[in-house]
Amino acid sequence: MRLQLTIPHDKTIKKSIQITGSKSETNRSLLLQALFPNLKIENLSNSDDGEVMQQGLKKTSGEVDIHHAGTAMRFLTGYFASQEGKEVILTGSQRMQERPIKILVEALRELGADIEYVANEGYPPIKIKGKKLTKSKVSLPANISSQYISSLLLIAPSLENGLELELVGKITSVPYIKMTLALLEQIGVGTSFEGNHIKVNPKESVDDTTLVVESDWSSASYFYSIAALSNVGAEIQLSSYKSNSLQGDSVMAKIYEDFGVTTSFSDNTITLTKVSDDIASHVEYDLSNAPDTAQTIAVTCLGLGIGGHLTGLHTLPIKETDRLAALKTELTKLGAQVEIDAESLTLQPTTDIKPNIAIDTYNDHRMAMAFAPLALCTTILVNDAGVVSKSYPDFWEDLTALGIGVQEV
Ligand SMILES: O=C(O)C1=C[C@@H](OP(=O)(O)O)[C@@H](O)[C@H](O)C1
Ligand SMILES: C=C(OP(=O)(O)O)C(=O)O
Repeated sequence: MRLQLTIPHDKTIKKSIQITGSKSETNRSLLLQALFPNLKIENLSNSDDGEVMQQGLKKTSGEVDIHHAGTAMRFLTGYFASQEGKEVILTGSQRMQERPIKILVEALRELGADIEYVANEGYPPIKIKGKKLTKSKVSLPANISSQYISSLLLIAPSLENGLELELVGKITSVPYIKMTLALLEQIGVGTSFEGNHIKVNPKESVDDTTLVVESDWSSASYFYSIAALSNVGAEIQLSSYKSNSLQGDSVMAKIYEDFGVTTSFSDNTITLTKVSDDIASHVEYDLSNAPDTAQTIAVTCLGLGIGGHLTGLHTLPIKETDRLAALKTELTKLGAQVEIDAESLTLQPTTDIKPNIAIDTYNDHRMAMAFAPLALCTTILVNDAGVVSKSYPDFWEDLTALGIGVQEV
């Protein structure tokens, strides 16, 4: 499906949107619920990634295909490895078979797991024969993906002696590790995280608890971008959010102040208001704690005609696509001057955005959603627009509700 997006008649957008639950919190909560069935969950994500996680957790044998979902791949690896009597082949999309999993597999094997590679060493698909894991200490590199660490932490309370992790190297995507620990704490599991050591206590059962998933801040990021590119006075309300979020991407509220957008919290709603056009001509951010916002911010900079230097992007090449390369290609098509290296992206200020450019999305939901706000500046096309369902199936409907023209062409 190719969509053409056109400028809204009124660029002083005023609208309220209900956003689905965080996919990160959803997939953690679902795994915890599989371990402790008396847990209840509210505001689950309606994303494909949440759906494949729910389906995967129901399996006890055969093939489990998690498509493009990194969290499901990593979290289910730990889960099935620790489930005595279950035996599955865990696989995913072509791209998932190129996303590394060796660090997690090796850590689990050290704990006693039985996991074999079906095709290529270090990559899915993997054959997992569930076992009782008896060891309780392991060290693993922490600079490639925090999902390996979260996977181990999520099963930790179910291990007879809990788990102690030693994290080696610079820890990346730290807020996601803290989110995992916070959810464990919410269900009464004792945890500690000091320096490069994490400890999780064992827990046989938990009290009846309802985990209320906050809506997705990565999804909110696109509305921050839209607000930034709107006229002063634009106001977008999003729900259901918490002022004490577990999601690192809630840093959007702070970052977008630099782009003239303020955020106010009231009950469970945030109001994004475009208050000023008086913004810096160049911005710099280290996004190692919020890697999923990099595409959004880069495109906002292009739309505002300002320069940007984004660092901490070393994990982007192993996500749904090589996001650094994809960003460079697509921003360049729009007329931008972009340089990338292994962990950063530099964008020169550009005032002329080429109209009617078709953005390729590379099976990456965030490529589609990050470029969409440029519809506030010019007509733009998005190829394979259905990719958004990975995290935000209602994205195009919600964009239409804002008054942006969304038409299949
Ligand atoms: O744990 C999680 O829910 C996630 C962790 C991050 O991945 P990395 O730790 O691989 O950077 C993030 O990019 C992903 O969208 C979700
Ligand atoms: C990186 C992402 O997802 P995952 O790693 O869970 O596939 C994302 O949603 O941006």
